[in-house]
Amino acid sequence: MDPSSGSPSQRIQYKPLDASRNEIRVLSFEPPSTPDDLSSRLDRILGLDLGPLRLTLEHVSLDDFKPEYTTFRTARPSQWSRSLVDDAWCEQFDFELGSTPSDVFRTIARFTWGDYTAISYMWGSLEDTKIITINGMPVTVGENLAAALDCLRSSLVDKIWIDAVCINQDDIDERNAQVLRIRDIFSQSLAVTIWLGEDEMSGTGLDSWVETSFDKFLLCNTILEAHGRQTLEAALGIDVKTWESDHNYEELEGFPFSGDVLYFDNEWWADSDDSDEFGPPHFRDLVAVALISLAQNPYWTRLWIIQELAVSPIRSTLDWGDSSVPLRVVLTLADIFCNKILDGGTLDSRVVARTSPYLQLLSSIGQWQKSGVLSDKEDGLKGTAVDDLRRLAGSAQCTLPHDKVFGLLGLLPQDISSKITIDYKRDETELSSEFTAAIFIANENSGNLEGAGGVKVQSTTFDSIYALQDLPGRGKGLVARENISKGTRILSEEAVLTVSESVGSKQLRTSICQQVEALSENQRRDFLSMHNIHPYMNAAEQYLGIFRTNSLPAEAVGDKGAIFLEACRINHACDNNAQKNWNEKIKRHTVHALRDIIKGEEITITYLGPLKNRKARQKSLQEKFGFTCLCHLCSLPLEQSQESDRRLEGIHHLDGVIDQLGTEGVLVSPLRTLRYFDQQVRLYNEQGREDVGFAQVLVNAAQLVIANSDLARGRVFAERAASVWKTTLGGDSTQAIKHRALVQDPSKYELFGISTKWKTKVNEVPQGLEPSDFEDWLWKREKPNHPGQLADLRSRTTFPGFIDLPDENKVHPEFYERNNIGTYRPRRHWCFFGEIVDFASLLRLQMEIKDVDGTTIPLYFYTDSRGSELAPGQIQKGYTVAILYAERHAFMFCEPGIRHEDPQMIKVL
Ligand SMILES: C[S@@+](CC[C@H](N)C(=O)[O-])C[C@H]1O[C@@H](n2cnc3c(N)ncnc32)[C@H](O)[C@@H]1O
Repeated sequence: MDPSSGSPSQRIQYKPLDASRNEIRVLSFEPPSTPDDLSSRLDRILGLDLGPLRLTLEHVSLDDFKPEYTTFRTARPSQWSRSLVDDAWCEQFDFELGSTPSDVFRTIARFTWGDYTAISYMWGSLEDTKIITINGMPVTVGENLAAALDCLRSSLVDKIWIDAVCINQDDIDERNAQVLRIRDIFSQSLAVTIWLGEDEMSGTGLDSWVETSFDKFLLCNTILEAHGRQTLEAALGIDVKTWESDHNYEELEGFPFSGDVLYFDNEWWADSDDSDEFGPPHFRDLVAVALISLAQNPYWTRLWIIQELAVSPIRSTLDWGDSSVPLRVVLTLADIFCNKILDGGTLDSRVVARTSPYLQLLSSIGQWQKSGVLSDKEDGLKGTAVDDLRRLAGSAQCTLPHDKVFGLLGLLPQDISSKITIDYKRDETELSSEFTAAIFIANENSGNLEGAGGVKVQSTTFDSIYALQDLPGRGKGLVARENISKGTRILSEEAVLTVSESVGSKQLRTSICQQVEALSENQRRDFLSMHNIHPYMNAAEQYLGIFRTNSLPAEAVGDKGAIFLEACRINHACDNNAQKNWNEKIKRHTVHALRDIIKGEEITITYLGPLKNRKARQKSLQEKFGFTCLCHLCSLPLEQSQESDRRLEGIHHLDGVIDQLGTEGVLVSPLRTLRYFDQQVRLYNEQGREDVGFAQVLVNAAQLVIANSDLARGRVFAERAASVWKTTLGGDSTQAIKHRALVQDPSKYELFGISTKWKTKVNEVPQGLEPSDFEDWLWKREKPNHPGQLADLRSRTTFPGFIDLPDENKVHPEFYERNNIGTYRPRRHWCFFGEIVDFASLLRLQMEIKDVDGTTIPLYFYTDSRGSELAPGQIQKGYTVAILYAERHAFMFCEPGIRHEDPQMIKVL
């Protein structure tokens, strides 16, 4: 259907086809017109000289079946496809040696007028033409077509259908009308001959390797026909262990073997060890080279062949020169090589990479054929197969851009193809958009969200609340199909492939390969269509790359990762609106809405741990996932972005401080620790995030107060934590369940009562307080004094012990705040008191002072006058020093103490 490459048939007088009779045109070879002497007859028998090509073009009806064929067909099981019936029809006949081709044709023909083979081939260059005769008239055809006809006339072919001649290429209406008939014409033929040229193996640079390609394919076919795919895989050396342990050698009658090596017809068939570099080439490599050189034939780049091959009947063949191999074995080999060959062996990886798209195409076609989605009983490709089709067709060539759509229509369901107006005069851009829209609408209407835009929703709880869509710059992703409210479980999904990442890399690959093989066809197709940011040279690397790009955790603690066909499709955003989680209780991956999500909004999760500043986030996303995040948070104007960074860094910094405090923070200075939690919650609120990090702060606060015997506050914090766990991870998550139990009885926490400092009963939660007063109570916040009111001398906040002082190297939010020029200042007053225990003045004044807790610490004077600003009378044992805004300092030469610098800040009493 490449009209712009010129019609080869200007001189044929076409009559219109009668659609009501289901008419097509077919060509048949006229008997040779060479002399009838003995030598000419011998030449003809040997196919050496058949004279000029002379053909007849006639109209035939695809409805004119022989009655015996109709009877045979009706007697077959109704679920049999037409191709299967036809195969059985042909198989039933035995022919005597010496039967003439016309005897054979007459017998196996399904129609009253004979039978036909459809030819799939490249039109080739317009410059290289030949003259043949059709209906007695000289007609110009491409050289490649003439070569195909020349070879075919000596093989067992009755009538043939060839698009260039059997469609009147000069009649645009006929061409338009035939677009949707191509599928029928190819699928109803007795066989498709895939013509690859006169010598498809030449010019690949692999000549010495490929001389015997044809034999390799035939040997593989022998095994496939006689013993099935598993044996073929074993013969190719895939999983030789399985071969040895599971295989019945008797089955391989005629195939001598020794240990794990088979030797047949002077070829090594399988060899578990590829290291014998000076030995004979591994059979698998020989077949791989044959496949690769085959895939380099320009034939595969043509768009129309996708349809022609996909619907081709079982008996179709690949032909080049005088060689012919069954298409079936080539499709099977392509599938094995794409999905099972574990390493590139001795093959040039660049060659493998270049040809792999064509092997992928063959592999997909094989799978479509096997699954029967294109049989005459089915409507066409659906679901993700449509995506695959468009991807595979993306790089295929056709002279007219219209064919990027028209060439695929025959493979799609009627509800898509019927929406497209077939007209080669149409604007191609408009055509392309109409095509995309037709696919999308068909999927929307079918409600199953399959197709270019959707996936089948497998969630058992909720139906179709999201769709898988192409999203500019982000590949595919999930989009809300309706408004989703905060806390909704968006999906709950089982893993299809699980591995522990701690096993060695070899074991990891093997395990992934085995599991991919065990997937159902649809699952494997979905897996293979997942994004992969890692380069690969073979199937094992490809699977690993897909796993690494997409896996999500599959255990609560540990390094098990898994593939979930839907959850793994969710894209990242730093201000994600959904939370992913492995739910250990239900052994499923869940995703919940962190906030209300509106219809049409993309569902996003975060790929990162606790959020860091923008720069750190961008770096890690680029390194690990290969993209630059453009989410709302990452696109904020500089100032707002810095504000957000400050909050996120604040949360992160406080985590570090709390960690460092350890048990001391729980038992010795719980109030300070509670302040830190309070500050973290404020930062989360300012940032507008209520994620798992937020839930964890509430858990930490609950544990802190319960450890100090404060059951009243413990219950409130546990309640809050349980509620956030429910929203983010679901009510059936371990975390939600555990914290609901803690609400019931906070004393169940294992560290309950290790200190009795804040002892309260569960029912001592104050009632009737204003919300802000309740928060002050909960967080033990002290209200600022009114002007003139004296400070409470017992308040450790105002008069802290040494342990309560801020560390001078850190910014402690309960002591300091940032002013509007970005520097920190004390947010309140605090004054440290210490009794002078001892003193000395060497280089500078130094004292030993005892704080309110009885702890003795060093005080060093780093003022300009090194302490001499104090009158000697003030420096007396038993006197008290008061230092405003004191901080803890880690001295290099002694234990921590206070490094005093500002003479204004000290008083001796
Ligand atoms: C787990 S996959 C997500 C699904 C993927 N978009 C697909 O089409 O299958 C991760 C990959 O998706 C892409 N991706 C995820 N989030 C993205 C984002 N916010 N911006 C751009 N690409 C993103 C990146 O290529 C990333 O390596």
